[in-house]
Amino acid sequence: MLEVDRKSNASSNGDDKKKKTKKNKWKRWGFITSVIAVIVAVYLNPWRHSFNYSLLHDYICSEDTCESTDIIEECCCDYESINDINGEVLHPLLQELVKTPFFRYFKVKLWCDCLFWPDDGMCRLRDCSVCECPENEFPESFKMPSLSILAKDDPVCQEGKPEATVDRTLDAKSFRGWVEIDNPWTHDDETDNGEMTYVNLQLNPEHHTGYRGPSARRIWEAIYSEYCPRYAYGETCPEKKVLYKLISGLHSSISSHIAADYLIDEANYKWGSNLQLMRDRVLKHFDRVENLYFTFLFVLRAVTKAAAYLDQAEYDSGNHVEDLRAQSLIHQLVHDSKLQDACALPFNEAELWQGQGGPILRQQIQDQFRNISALMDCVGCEKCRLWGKLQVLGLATSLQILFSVDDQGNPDPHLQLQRNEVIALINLLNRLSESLIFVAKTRDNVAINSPANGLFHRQWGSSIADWWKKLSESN
Ligand SMILES: Cc1cc2nc3c(=O)[nH]c(=O)nc-3n(C[C@H](O)[C@H](O)[C@H](O)COP(=O)(O)OP(=O)(O)OC[C@H]3O[C@@H](n4cnc5c(N)ncnc54)[C@H](O)[C@@H]3O)c2cc1C
Repeated sequence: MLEVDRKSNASSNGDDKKKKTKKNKWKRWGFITSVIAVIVAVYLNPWRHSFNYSLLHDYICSEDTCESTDIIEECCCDYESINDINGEVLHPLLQELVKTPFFRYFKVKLWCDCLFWPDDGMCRLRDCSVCECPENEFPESFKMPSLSILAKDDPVCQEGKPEATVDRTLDAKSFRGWVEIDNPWTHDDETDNGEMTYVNLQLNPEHHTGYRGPSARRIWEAIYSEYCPRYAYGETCPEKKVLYKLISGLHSSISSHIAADYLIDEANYKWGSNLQLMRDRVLKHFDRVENLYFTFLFVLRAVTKAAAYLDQAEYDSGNHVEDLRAQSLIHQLVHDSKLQDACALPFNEAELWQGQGGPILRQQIQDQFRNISALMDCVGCEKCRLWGKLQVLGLATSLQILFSVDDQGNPDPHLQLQRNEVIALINLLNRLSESLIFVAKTRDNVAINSPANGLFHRQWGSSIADWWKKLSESN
């Protein structure tokens, strides 16, 4: 019995030990799994970047650029500076500029000619359709044949230092009259005037049109699934991120304009802001807000890079006084000293296409962008199509300014822009600038229960810390 007892004691002692070891083992595993779960949760958490736009900062101004040149303050634009400079300088200037006759008439192929699927127009409101300009309304000078351009081998074109090409892509000598050339980043043939019509943008503001449902969804789905997929976390190729961020930023901007100018009461035709929509579609998602700022800085960089070219360009709409005003506003915009101080290099394009695969990657991304531009013909609401096309052409113009190359793959020192491209570029910058203003205005009103106010961060952060402390104590 004793023997048995001893045995049973021994065995129960052994069992206890085994149980303890087993328990410890489980505890250890539990601990390791929990640590992994925390890391995964932190890594996948879409709000892990705080609202101070650290991601944007990393992107716009990589450490390499800043450290090597030791000009961190000059080359980086932080979120607050962008808001300040936009509110004080850019937004007021752009609002004036887009009202001038030169910038308010846009040439566009409006009819729906979808390559991918037949139009299933889902537009419900009368505000969906575009009011085209009667023949006598748009400027005579816009109808005139384009001025001839100098041949590329003309001695005038050979001036300028080749080693300075990166930042002189569009120098003052580049402007030799407006030309009609096909933009390689878009699907439309911009030289085909037969299909084009003129639209007064001031009479056709971008706002809520009621366009939604399968037609609209299919376009965004096609864009994100086929032509600019969201890159995986950890993606190191910056070029692949650029396309997605540009489109997502544009999408945020479109959503902001819908929210800012919404038909709240259809029966009484009453318009106003839709804060719920703004919150759900834009403000709740940090990445979408960041991408909006990214797109704004990207386009701003294209405008500042083309400063000398834009300064030299002819703003001729036949209304001399208004044209002088347009010229002067452009001059103020591209040479504003506050802008230079706050944000000298909004985006550093020299960082891209550096690797061996650069040219192939560039071609690939250009093809993807062309497909996105072709999808604009499938937008089943005329006004949305007008603004979709204008803004995509504005992005294409920015891409053209920042990344155009000659036959040898070197930055193209003879790049010329079309009048319509410049109109699209400035109107796009104005639309993005308006979106930034609306984000800043609504952020505080609608962020109370959202992660954006930082409270969520603190609470989430402290609950993790508590949990972590408890776990460590139990071991
Ligand atoms: C080119 C184009 C122009 C348009 N212009 C107008 C217009 O001027 N006026 C108007 O009233 N309607 C316009 N629309 C329709 C509008 O964009 C929406 O599609 C519509 O209001 C329905 O919205 P939704 O809630 O289904 O989400 P959508 O905005 O259609 O978004 C679809 C999906 O895309 C993802 N998504 C949303 N935003 C982003 C982002 N910023 N970044 C990454 N992913 C995102 C989400 O998963 C979302 O579910 C336009 C549509 C297109 C394609």
